[in-house]
Amino acid sequence: MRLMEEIARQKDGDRDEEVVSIGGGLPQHVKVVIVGYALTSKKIKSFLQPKLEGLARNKGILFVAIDQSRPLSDQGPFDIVLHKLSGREWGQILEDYRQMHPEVTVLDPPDAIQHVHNRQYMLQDVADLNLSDAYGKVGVPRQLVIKKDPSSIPDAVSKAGLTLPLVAKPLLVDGSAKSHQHSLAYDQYSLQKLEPPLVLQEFVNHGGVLFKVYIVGEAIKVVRRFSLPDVSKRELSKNAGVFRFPRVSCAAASADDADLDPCVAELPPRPLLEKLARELRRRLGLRLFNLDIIREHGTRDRFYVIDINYFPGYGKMPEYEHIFTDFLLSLGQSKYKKRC
Ligand SMILES: Nc1ncnc2c1ncn2[C@@H]1O[C@H](COP(=O)(O)OP(=O)(O)OP(=O)(O)O)[C@@H](O)[C@H]1O
Ligand SMILES: O=P(O)(O)O[C@H]1[C@H](OP(=O)(O)O)[C@@H](OP(=O)(O)O)[C@@H](O)[C@@H](O)[C@@H]1OP(=O)(O)O
Ligand SMILES: [Mg+2]
Ligand SMILES: [Mg+2]
Repeated sequence: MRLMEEIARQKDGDRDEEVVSIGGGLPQHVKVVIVGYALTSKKIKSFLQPKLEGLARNKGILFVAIDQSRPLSDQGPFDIVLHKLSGREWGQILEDYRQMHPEVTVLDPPDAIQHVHNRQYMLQDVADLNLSDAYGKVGVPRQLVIKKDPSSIPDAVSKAGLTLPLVAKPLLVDGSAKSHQHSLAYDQYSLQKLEPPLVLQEFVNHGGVLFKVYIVGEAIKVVRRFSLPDVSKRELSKNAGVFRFPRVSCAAASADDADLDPCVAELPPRPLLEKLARELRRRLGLRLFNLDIIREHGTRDRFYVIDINYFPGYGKMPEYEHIFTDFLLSLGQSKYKKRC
């Protein structure tokens, strides 16, 4: 169905309503914000849940699927384009569309997304920021990039002076399961078994809990997740080898209700996270992302960012439907203001 027909159909759906829709149609007398989306079927299922679409409709936001087999400019008109698809070709289509349609907000710009899809650069802005204030200090673990030749790893690790154990992560994040397959290495010689390109990152003990900070425009939401347990000096001296580990922190079950050591479970100070989020939003040029942050075990205020993800699993973020719809509306309004 053509977009304008779809809007008319949805508006007709609630003839009895003045402003707020009950019957599933769009509210009358309200400017409709049209959000075109290009997402994987997995993402559509986890993100575009009925509770989001329902609330959005009530607020005058309509989600419309982008048809990838047709030119983007022939579709819409859109106010906002929401996307998470991999591939150079798609990035170019979006870039061309952004040039031709500066009036449309593309969330987010392909170049900025590309930057966080490479673990060599992903955390660079956090390191440059060097955030340190009365609430704490935020850094990144020391890391080394190995592009090829696994036999050179032991030497490279000692030259760089990295401390074991190390987390080995595939260099590129491309949405595949493989790009999330990490290993923990107890000795540097076993690292020769791994397949570059990869990043070797110092493992930081953090009491087995990490904090996921979800960012949606100016809003932030923090949740606890289970993570890898600490590695003691004794354990390190007794073990050798590299061990693959699953996506521990991705589990649907959150650590928010678990019976945890309060020193480990205490959320990072809000003002520190606000400052970090504000700075990263600006430096990365992204509005939709999350970051994984850990507290060094035994400290109160020493934090490390270990991962940044573009358009993460917002479906798991509490109250995401309210936060997201408010954000989409705020974009529509600021655009309206600019035009006046
Ligand atoms: N430097 C580190 N020190 C301690 N633990 C780490 C470190 N890096 C990663 N981890 C652990 O490994 C997990 C996976 O690492 P990371 O978050 O970088 O991978 P990812 O595949 O990008 O994850 P996501 O599913 O969040 O995208 C983390 O959630 C954390 O439990
Ligand atoms: O699938 P989930 O809901 O877990 O979302 C995960 C998301 O997968 P999806 O984009 O395919 O949904 C991942 O994206 P890719 O790196 O693989 O592109 C990454 O952003 C994870 O960090 C997200 O987990 P979260 O950080 O929110 O726990
Ligand atoms: Mg992570
Ligand atoms: Mg990640």
